[in-house]
Amino acid sequence: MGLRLNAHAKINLTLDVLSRRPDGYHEVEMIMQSIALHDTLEMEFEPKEIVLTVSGVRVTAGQDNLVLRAARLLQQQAGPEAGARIHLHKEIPVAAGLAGGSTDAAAALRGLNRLWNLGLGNEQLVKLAAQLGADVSFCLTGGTAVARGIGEILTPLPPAPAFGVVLVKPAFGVSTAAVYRGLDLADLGRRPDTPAMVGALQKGDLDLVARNLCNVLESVTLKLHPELQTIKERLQEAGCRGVLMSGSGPTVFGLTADQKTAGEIARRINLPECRVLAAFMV
Ligand SMILES: C[C@](O)(CO)[C@H](O)COP(=O)(O)OP(=O)(O)OC[C@H]1O[C@@H](n2ccc(N)nc2=O)[C@H](O)[C@@H]1O
Ligand SMILES: Nc1ncnc2c1ncn2[C@@H]1O[C@H](COP(=O)(O)OP(=O)(O)OP(=O)(O)O)[C@@H](O)[C@H]1O
Repeated sequence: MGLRLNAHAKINLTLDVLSRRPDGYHEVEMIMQSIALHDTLEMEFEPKEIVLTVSGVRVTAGQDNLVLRAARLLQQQAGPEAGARIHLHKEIPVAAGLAGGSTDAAAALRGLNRLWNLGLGNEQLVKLAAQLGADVSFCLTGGTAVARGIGEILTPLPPAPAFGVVLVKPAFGVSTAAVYRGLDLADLGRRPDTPAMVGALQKGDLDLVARNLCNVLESVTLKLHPELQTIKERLQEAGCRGVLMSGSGPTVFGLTADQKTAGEIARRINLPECRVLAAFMV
């Protein structure tokens, strides 16, 4: 019997960078939030071989696809007889700051753990996830969480309100590594207040959430691509209550009271050469 899984995108409601580690990675503190936008993975058992096909948004189906990397990692535990035929349908923009590849990898780990009857618990899956990328651990469970370490140490938060989210992805992508490299740790500018954002989410107070949106990577990506500032202003003018870049960008999101309002703004706003999507927090 085959399996079908949704792999949800994330946005960062806050993102703070605390220090640079000797291996080049950065210690962070950030509030991650899953959104309704998702890719879909379908998988069925196949002896020995792991075969991947892809449709939707263009992304490699080659060996460097994170779904295949996740599958090969888990196959080391399952043994060589375990294989799978996997189809990935991509809706999440690529290299966008929305953890598209990470969420596919997390769904592959979850799905194949079931398909191959491995019975691995969350702790074991998190260890494997951390080998695939900093965002993969969060994507295993999703929802709302504070992420620390390099992103793999998670503290779940109570479910947040289903605020609407308007996403604007410009035609270009950005390299996460280049954005982190471009950060001047001695001059981060305004920093997020994590407890204040946690409190705002718990109260369900959209304006308080909006006031606490903060991402220290934003100024780095804005310097590389000043047109992002115009997109932020357009989202604000169109009625979004708070606007921020997600992750290392370049996707910018705007928050609204609900999904319906997000949909109306997404239909109305005219941003040539950008992909505009409406979603909500899940
Ligand atoms: C920007 C965020 O998406 C926010 O959620 C994450 O911090 C990045 O997560 P990610 O894309 O899953 O990151 P990875 O694929 O593990 O790393 C890509 C590159 O980003 C940089 N990187 C990533 C995470 C981190 N805490 N510090 C870093 O410096 C490293 O140069 C790394 O080589
Ligand atoms: N299944 C996948 N989906 C998307 N990108 C993938 C996938 N597998 C490998 N990649 C590669 O990963 C790189 C980053 O893409 P991705 O969409 O994951 O970026 P992102 O949204 O910025 O991630 P993050 O928010 O975690 O930093 C791209 O160069 C892409 O080719």
